[in-house]
Amino acid sequence: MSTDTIKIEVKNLTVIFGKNKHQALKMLEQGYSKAEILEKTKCTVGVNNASFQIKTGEVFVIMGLSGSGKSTLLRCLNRLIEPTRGDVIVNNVNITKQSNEALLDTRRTEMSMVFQKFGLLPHRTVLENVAFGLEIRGESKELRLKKAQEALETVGLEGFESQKPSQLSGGMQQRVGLARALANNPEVLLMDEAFSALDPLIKSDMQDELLDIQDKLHKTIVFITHDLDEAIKIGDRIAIMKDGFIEQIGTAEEILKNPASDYVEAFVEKVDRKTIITAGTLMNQKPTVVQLEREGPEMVIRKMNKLSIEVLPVVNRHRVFMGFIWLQKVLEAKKLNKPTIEEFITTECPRVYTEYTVEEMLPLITNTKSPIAVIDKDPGKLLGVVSQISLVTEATRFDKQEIVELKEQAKEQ
Ligand SMILES: Nc1ncnc2c1ncn2[C@@H]1O[C@H](COP(=O)(O)OP(=O)(O)OP(=O)(O)O)[C@@H](O)[C@H]1O
Repeated sequence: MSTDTIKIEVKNLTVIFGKNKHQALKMLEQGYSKAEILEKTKCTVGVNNASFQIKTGEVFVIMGLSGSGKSTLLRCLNRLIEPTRGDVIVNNVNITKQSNEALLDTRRTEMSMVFQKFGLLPHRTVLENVAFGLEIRGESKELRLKKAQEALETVGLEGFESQKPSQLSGGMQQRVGLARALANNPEVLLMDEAFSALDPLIKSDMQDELLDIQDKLHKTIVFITHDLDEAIKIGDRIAIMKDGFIEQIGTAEEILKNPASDYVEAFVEKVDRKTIITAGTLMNQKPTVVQLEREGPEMVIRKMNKLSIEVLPVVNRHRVFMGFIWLQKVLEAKKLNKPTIEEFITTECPRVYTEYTVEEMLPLITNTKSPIAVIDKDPGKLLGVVSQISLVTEATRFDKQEIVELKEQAKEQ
């Protein structure tokens, strides 16, 4: 993270709703639960001591069940909700310390929000709705219409400028909402359940659209959802919240691989791991290798005996992957008194890049006993090896519900 620029930093952020904040904070520090604090102080813990950084250009997703504090956390990022304690730093400026005037300026220039309910003005045309934020900023009519037109084109709504919002479908209205946010040319987009109200197919289109826009514009996006598939699809990293507390932050793969708590594990249980876990995660990063120029049949046989294995990856002196050598083939080389194993290497073998998923790797092992070599794109250095055992184990992991069902079935038989 050190080499990336940090766009937003949140430090020890806590939000308490209610009058008796002081006592509630104290109880929170002492480790009382949200429910206990509510009972004793009548205060609600919105966010509990959140700390994280969001990188420039990142899509950061906040997930959690209803009431877990997602919206409260998001609204602290532009101080629509005042933090009870802690700091929010945007572009190296601590906005929790900003005057109201400076804060308004930050909101207008740095950040735009997109809401679930599109918040469009019904009597204005699509173009005027998109230009609205620029109007508030005091931009000239000519400029705001030009920018609004550009934003409408970005979201694929050219031709609809003079329509009224009610004439558009839900998906299109949300495109207008997105265009309005983009027209300000903010660096940060705050999106609160922006696609939750849409039909599944339209929702999926909007997610694709957002990813396309992100490819072009490289905004920093903070996106709230309670839909795990959506989080995985669009998020570079995901934060999972429970009772105001961030249980875990990581890539989807990190979270699936190492859930930080039982809660997170239960939360991600339904995800199809095969489409997320990659070669980079599964591979043995320090496999024993044979170095072609240095090791002849004798050495290779000794290595294999020592490790009790019958296949090893072979690399050249630049660590470029050459293929696998099998015990049976080395024995043949030895019998023929060959000084090198070069012509005995099996070069037809599965090779993948780190981003290959388990689902993509499975077909590669159907007709071979070979492990899978994980290489870089150029010049093809060996990065690691995925064994068939680890791939199959990962692919056949049952989720908890399936195990319960299998046990039930077994009992019945
Ligand atoms: N203005 C408020 N006054 C009192 N309590 C509030 C207020 N806003 C939110 N809360 C409480 O703070 C907690 C977090 O609410 P928040 O709306 O941030 O959750 P959320 O995860 O966004 O939920 P949802 O998915 O339903 O929008 C909840 O317990 C909620 O009841």
